[in-house]
Amino acid sequence: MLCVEWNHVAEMCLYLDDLSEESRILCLCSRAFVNDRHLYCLGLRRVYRNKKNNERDYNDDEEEEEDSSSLPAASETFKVPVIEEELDSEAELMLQMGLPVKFGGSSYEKNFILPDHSFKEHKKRRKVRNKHQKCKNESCVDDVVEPAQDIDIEEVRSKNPDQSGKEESPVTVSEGAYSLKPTAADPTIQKSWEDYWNQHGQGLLWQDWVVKNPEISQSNPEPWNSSETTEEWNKHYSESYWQYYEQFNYWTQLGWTFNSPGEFAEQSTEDAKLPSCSPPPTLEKDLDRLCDGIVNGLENINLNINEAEQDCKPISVIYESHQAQDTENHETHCPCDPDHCDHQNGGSGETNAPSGHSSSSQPVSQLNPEKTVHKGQARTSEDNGEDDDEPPECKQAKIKRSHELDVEENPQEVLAESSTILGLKHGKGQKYGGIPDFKHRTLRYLDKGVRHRSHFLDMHRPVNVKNRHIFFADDSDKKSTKSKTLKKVQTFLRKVEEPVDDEINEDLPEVEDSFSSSDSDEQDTLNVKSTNVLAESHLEEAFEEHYYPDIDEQSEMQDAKSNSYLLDDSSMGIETHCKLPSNAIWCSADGSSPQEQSRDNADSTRQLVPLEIPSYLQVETEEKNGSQVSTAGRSNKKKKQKSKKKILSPPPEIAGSHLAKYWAQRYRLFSRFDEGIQLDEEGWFSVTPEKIAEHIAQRILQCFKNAVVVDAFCGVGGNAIQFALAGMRVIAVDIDPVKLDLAYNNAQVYGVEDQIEFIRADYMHVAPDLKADVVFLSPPWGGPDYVSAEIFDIKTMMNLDGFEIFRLSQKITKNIIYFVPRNTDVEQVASLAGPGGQVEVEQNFLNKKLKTLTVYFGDLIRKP
Ligand SMILES: C[S@@+](CC[C@H](N)C(=O)[O-])C[C@H]1O[C@@H](n2cnc3c(N)ncnc32)[C@H](O)[C@@H]1O
Repeated sequence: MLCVEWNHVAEMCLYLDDLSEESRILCLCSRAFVNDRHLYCLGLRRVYRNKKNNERDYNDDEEEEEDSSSLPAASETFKVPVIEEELDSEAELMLQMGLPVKFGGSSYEKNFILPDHSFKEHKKRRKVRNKHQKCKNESCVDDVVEPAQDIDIEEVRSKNPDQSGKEESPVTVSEGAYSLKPTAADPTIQKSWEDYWNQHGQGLLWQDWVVKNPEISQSNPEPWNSSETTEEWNKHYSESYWQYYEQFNYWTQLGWTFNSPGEFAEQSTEDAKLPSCSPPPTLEKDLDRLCDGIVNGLENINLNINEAEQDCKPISVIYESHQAQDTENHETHCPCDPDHCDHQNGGSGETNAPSGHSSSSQPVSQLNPEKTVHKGQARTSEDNGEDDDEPPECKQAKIKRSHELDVEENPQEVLAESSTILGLKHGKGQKYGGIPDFKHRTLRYLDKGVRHRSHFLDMHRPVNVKNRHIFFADDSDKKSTKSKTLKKVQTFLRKVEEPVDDEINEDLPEVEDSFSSSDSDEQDTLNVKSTNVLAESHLEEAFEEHYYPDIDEQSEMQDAKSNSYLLDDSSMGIETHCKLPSNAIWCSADGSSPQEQSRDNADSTRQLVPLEIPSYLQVETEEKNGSQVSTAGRSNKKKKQKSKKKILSPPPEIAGSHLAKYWAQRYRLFSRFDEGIQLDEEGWFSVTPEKIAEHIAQRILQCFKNAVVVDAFCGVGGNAIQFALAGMRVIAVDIDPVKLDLAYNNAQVYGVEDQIEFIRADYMHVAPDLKADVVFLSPPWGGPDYVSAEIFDIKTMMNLDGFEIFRLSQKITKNIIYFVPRNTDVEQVASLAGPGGQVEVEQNFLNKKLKTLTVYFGDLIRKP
C-alpha cells in the first residue's frame, strides 16, 4: 500500500509519424505527494532555541523530546506554518537585492491556505443559506425572502452575529435556486461575474452534476424537477456556484477580465478562439491558465493538427474525466436552473464560449488520435458529437468535447501551456534510439481538477511579478506600508551588523563565513558577510530560509567532484566494500569519535574534514537528563520553555560551511539520523530524501515481492536502505568507496545491512554482469546548472550519458526506474520506452512542491 497521495493526471501520446500504435509512445503522467515537514520541523526545533515567531507553530512540543525512530508517518497531519503575505513582488525585490527569494515565502504556499480558508468561508455562507432555506421551508416569517429579491448577506448576518464581520466580500442571497450573487464593491466585477455565470453557469452545473452523479444524470435528465433529487440538486447548485465564484474572484484579482459574449462579437475570429477571457496584454501567455482557472475542468480541447508542413508540433489536448467516461455522448438535457431557464442567453455565447455549455463526458472513442481532425478535414458529427450551432440551454444537447481550438492556433503554445500547467517540460533534446522528433502529440487529462489544483502546487513556475510599490520607510512612527517580509529582511540586515551581547554569544554558533544560499533554484544568493554572531531571532529566520534547501539544491552540488571519483579503467572491477571511511564528514550521534583510517584508494581527491560529535546532540542529552532531575516543583510548561531555550546547533564545521543549510533537514534525509547516520559532503546534498525513497520502494513493492533491486548509483544509501526496508534484496553499486562505506554504516543504523550487497564499481562497466528484477537509476545530475536550465537533458547534461545508462540497464531488466530532475525533458525520457512502448512519468511533490521526476518502465508502470 502506498502511504502517499498518488494519482494519474494525464496521458500523453507521442507519435513518431502516423497515428498508429506502433509509432506511439504512451506516457502516463502521475503525481505522488509526500510530506515530511514534520521532519524538517524537528530539525529546526533542534537547531533553534526560543521561537519568537509565534506564527510558526509546529505543534511539536512532544515531538521535540520524542525518539526520532518513532516519528510520525508521512501521512500524518501536522500544522503547516502560517505563510507570509505579500510575496511575488517581494520575491522580485529580494532578487534585486541579491537576497534569497525565499525570504518572501512562496506564493504557492500562500495559496495552499486559500482553499482551507475559502472552505471555512464557504461553510459559513452555506450555514447562512441553509438557515435561510430552512426558514423558507418552515415558513419562517422573519427571514422569508421574497423570490427574486436580493438581500444583503450582512442583513442575514446581523441576525446571526457570529457570522458577521469575516466575509471576504459582500454577497447577496438571491431566492431563485440558491443563486448567490456577489455584490462586489466594484460593479464591473460583479457584472462580469454575472455575465460569466449567465453564460457558463448552467453548463458548469450540469458538468459537475454528471461527474458527481453519473447514474442519476442518465436516468434523470432534470434533477431539479424531481422530488427525489431537488434537494441534492439545490445543494449542488449552491456548492458549485461558490466554487466557481471563488475561482472567478481569484482570477479577477490577478487582473483577468471576462468578456461577455457581446464583446466577443466584435472581436476578431482569432480572438474569439479564446473563450470568455480577455487578459491584460502583458499577461497574454497566461491566457489559457485563466480560462482553465475559470472554467476549470471543462475543456475538451481538441486541436486540429496541422501536420508537419508547418513544422509545428501538433497536439490534441483533451480533458477527460474518468467518472464521466461511462456517460458517453448520449443525448441528454442540459442543466437548467428552472428559474432561469428561459431567460438565459440562449446560446449566444456558444461559439465563443462553448466550454461552459459542455458536458464532462468525453466519449472514449474521441480520444483515439486517429479520430483527431486534421486541417482541412471536415469534422463529422461523430467527431465533434454535435453541430456547433446547437444552442446549449434547455435543449437536447449531445455531450461532446466542448472547446475546440482552430487549426490556426499554435499547437506548440497549447502544448507548452498545458505542460506548464502540469509542470512538465517539453524540449527538443535528442531522442533515444535514433528516434526523430515526435510528429504528433496528444494529451488527455485523467484527473478532472488537475489544471485547477496545479495552480496551488509549487512547480517552480517563473515568479509572477506584480507592479506593486514597496516603500522603504525609515520612520517607524508612521504606519509603514511595507510588507512584513521587507521588514524581516531589513531587521535581518540590521541585526547582522549589530554587535551581539555576550549572553547570546554563549549559545549561538559563530558564522564567520559569508552566509550563502546556493538555492540556484530560485536564482538567489545571500551573501551577507558577517563576522558577528547572528542574533537568535534572525538566526531562526535565516535557518528557516536557508537551511531548508530543495532536493535540487542537494543534487545541484553533484558537480564536477563526481568526476574525480571516476577511477581509471585499470582500477575498476567489482569489489564488495564494507569498510568505514576514513575521511568522511562525521555527524554521528552515538558519541563515537571520528575514525581516521588510511585509505587504500588514492583516487579520491576530496579533503573532507572530520567533524566532532554535534554539540546539539550532547546538549540535548544533558537537557533531557537535566529536566528529568529537576522535574520536582516545576510545571510542565516551564520545562518546555526551558527546553526551548537550549540551542541545538549544528556542529561548527557544518554551521560555518555551505552544508549548514542541510543541517535542519537532516531528519528529512534520514529520520533516524541521530542513531549514527554518517554523510560526507556530497552525501548531504545528493541523498534522496527518505520519504521519496520510501515511496519509490513502495512502488516497487506493488509489483514485486522479494524483488532483487540494483541501486546503480547508491550513494550513501538513501534509496538502498528503503528498498531493503521494504523487504527487497539490494545490489548497491557506487564508484566511490567512501559512499559505500557510508551506505554500509547507514544501512546498519536501519538494521538492513545484511540485505544489501555493496559493490564498488563503475556501473557502466558492471551493468552487463548484473541480474535483477528492477534497476534503480539515480545518477549524479551533473552540477548546479541542472536546475537553472529551463529543460534538463539527460543525454547531455549529466556527467554520464543518460542514454547509455539506460541502455545498459535494459540488459538487466525492462523494469527500470529513472530518478531525474523535475525539469527533465519529458519527451526525451519518454523516448526511452521506444516506439510502441510505455512509460510513466511520476512527479514527486514534497510538501506540495515539485521536486523530482521518477520515471517508471516495464511492469512498474501503473496503468489507469
Ligand atoms: C545522486 S548520488 C546517489 C544518491 C543515492 N540515491 C542516495 O539516496 O544516497 C549519485 C552517486 O553515483 C555515484 N557514481 C557516479 N558515477 C558512478 C558510476 N560510473 N558508477 C557507479 N556510481 C557512480 C556517485 O559516487 C554518487 O554517490
